[in-house]
Amino acid sequence: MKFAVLVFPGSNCDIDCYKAVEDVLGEPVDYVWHTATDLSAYDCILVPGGFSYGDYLRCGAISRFAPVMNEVAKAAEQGKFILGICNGFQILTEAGLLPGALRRNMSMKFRCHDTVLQVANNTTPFTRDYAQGEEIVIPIAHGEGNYYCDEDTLARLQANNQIVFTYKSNPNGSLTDIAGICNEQGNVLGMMPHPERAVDQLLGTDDGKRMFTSILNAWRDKHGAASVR
Ligand SMILES: NC(=O)CC[C@H](N)C(=O)O
Repeated sequence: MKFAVLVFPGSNCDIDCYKAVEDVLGEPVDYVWHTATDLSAYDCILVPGGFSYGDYLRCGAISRFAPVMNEVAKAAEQGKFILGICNGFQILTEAGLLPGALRRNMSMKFRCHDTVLQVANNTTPFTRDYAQGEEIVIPIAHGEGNYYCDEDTLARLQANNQIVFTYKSNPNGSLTDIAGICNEQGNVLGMMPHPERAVDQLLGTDDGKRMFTSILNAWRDKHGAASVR
């Protein structure tokens, strides 16, 4: 299975994502610059965190016009797995690949600490290695993680089981404690917490590891290969 880690000017979690794939899965992974116009070689696209284009206008508002984002949209349509983490989640909402928006944290402060998440949907390709309702510890680091959408969109998210992670103790004012959502098809997921920073006990928690094994196992299932771990 081949992974791409997108790199925008100002990305700063690209190396962590790359290392997580390399260390946890040992699968091939490439950095792909934001000007790229071909993602056909990749099975999973990771849109990493950071401060792309300095967070000017709104987080992700400029990156969504990068040439590579047309390819991300195509990959999403083809059913490939797309995972947007933090700034990556903001970029995916700005690009219209996920509904809603991320606003300034209610506290108006940048929050950087561990959070307890509940796995609200373990039937996605990104969460299948967790138990439904399991509580996991994953760090956050953001100033604009306050998820918002209108009432109809929220009703649709709930009806389609698209709310994938919720916070046990809401750090940013996010609607109904939402920490991560997926698209209707389930192949595009965005989340504010950072699973790539949680792949070894040396980092304080390795609860993020199973997101990566989930992706690989989902892909292997689809292609008739044996599961890992
Ligand atoms: N770690 C990140 O990706 C941060 C995202 C964005 N720059 C914010 O502050 O909200």
